[in-house]
This record gives sequence, C-alpha cells and structure tokens, in this order.
Amino acid sequence: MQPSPTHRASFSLADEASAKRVVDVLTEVFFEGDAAVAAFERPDGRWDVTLHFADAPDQELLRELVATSAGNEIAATLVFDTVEAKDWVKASLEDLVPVPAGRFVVHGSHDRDRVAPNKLKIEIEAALAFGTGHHGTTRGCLLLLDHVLKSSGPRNILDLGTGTGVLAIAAAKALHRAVLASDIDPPSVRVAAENAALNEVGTCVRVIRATGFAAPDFAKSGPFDLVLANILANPLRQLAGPMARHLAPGARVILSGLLTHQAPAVIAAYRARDLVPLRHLRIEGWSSLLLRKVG
Ligand SMILES: C[S@@+](CC[C@H](N)C(=O)[O-])C[C@H]1O[C@@H](n2cnc3c(N)ncnc32)[C@H](O)[C@@H]1O
Repeated sequence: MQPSPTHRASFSLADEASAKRVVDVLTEVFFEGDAAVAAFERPDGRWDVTLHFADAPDQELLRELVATSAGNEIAATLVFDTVEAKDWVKASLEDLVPVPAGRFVVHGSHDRDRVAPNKLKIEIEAALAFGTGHHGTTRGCLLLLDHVLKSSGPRNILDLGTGTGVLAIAAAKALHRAVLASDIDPPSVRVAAENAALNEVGTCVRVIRATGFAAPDFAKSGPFDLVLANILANPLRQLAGPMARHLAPGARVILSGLLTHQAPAVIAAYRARDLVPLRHLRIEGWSSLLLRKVG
C-alpha cells in the first residue's frame, strides 16, 4: 500500500529558551490532537522546531500561535510541506545495525539470523512509527526494563505511546504476560500490532488507539504494576495524575522522551503523586527514569 504523506510545519529559533517556550505552547494546544511536536539543537546552536500532523493543519492558527510565543518575524519563516515518511524511514532501516540493550537486541529482518541465541530478539519493521531501538530514549527504556526484570516479575503491564510496539514486545517476550499498548497515532497502532504478530507475541500484546488515559480499556486492564511511557516531557507531566490513578501500590514506572534538563520538572510532577525516582539513565542528552509508587 502506498503510504499517505504526513504534514510538516517547521521553523528555527535562536536559542533553547525560546524553543522551550514555543514548544510548551504548541504541546499544550496540540496535546489532544494528532500532532507531534519536537525540538532539536543544530550543530550551529540554533534550535529547529518541527510539528508533524496526520491531517493538513490550520496554517493561520499555527502562524498565530508561533507569532504569540516567538514573534511575528519567526512566524513569517514557518515552512509547510509534506513528508513521504514511510519510504525513507524504511530505506534508512536497511542500514541500521542491531541494538543491544541488556537482555534485548532490537534488529531488522536483514539481521534476523545474526543475533546471539542467548538474547531476546525484537524484530522491528519501523515503517511510519517511532522505535527502532536506535534512539537513546528507546534504549534507555529497554535498559531500565532489563533492570526491573532482574528483581521483579510484573503481571499487569502498560506501554503508553508504543510507536513500533518495541517496548510492549520486549515486555511480552520477557514475561509471557498480557501487555496493553496504546498510541495516539493510528499508523503506529497498526504497525505495533503487525510487529507484535511478527515477534510471535500477537496474542499477548493488545494495541489500542488512545490519547493519554482517555479510554475505558485502561481502567478495565489496570491497575498496572509496570508502565512504560516514552513520550515527550510535557505530556508526561500532564499524565502524572491519570497515570498514578491507574497504578497498583509498589508499581514501577519507566519514563523517557525527556531531555536531561527537563528531568527535574518531570520528577517533581511524579513525586507529587507519590512516585519516587529509583534510577536515572542519561543517553545522548535524553533522560530515562525509573520510578516506584510508594504506598
Ligand atoms: C518517542 S515515541 C516512542 C515509541 C516507543 N515506545 C519507543 O520507546 O521507541 C512516542 C510515541 O508516543 C505517541 N504519543 C505521543 N503522545 C501521546 C499521548 N498523549 N498518548 C498516547 N500516545 C502518545 C506517539 O505517537 C509516538 O508513537
């Protein structure tokens, strides 16, 4: 099937503080919608801000929001285009090498027979979704999952923001238990279900489309004693309350998708909900956190 393009809006800003201000505003506005907001530092120190939309965005609204948070000059530089995501992501995957993370190795189909037999293999065809294992956030989550599994065997597991399904598949392969996986993005829901079947855990991993905890499935499947959530810092902060309400006492939570300087604010939001930090991994500027629900 020919992939449909995603719609992209991008612009750049002079420094991190301006990027953070704009990203906070945009994430707040598009939190409930089908948009992903990302900011990355360029080698020259400027910050690129990019939004991906499933449907064509309201360009005037976006210009207004950027003008309000960054000024008219920056709003005038906004560029709108479309990206044929699937083709180039798949093409670039051909060059990716397997990624070891604790007991897990994430690999593409071309490396299926080259992974050491004592590892838990997770085969990922990323296509439109995020999560080949190469990103520091995915690797951080897998390493923390490996750590959790050394001392406990969670029974009720949620992977929120599943992308390719990589973390849900890892948990299902290691624990042979049911895992609920969710994503805001319809293509990711389809890709994650396909990857779960490819990895022979299709009967363990149930993938649903949901924004945050806004679906009855979470209450029905919870309370969870392990939650993995690799999404951005602001949604993570906003999800602290709903997540705490879906956790069993003593539950472990693995969070990632936050830049290291954003970690203190995320930790504070979860501490306020009785979740205490146990571990903090820093990989390539990204933080991954392991927390435990007290009481
Ligand atoms: C950084 S990717 C992580 C993918 C995978 N779990 C991993 O660790 O590689 C974040 C995923 O979260 C999804 N997402 C973002 N905000 C969300 C929200 N509020 N509720 C559910 N999913 C969300 C995105 O669509 C994306 O697939």
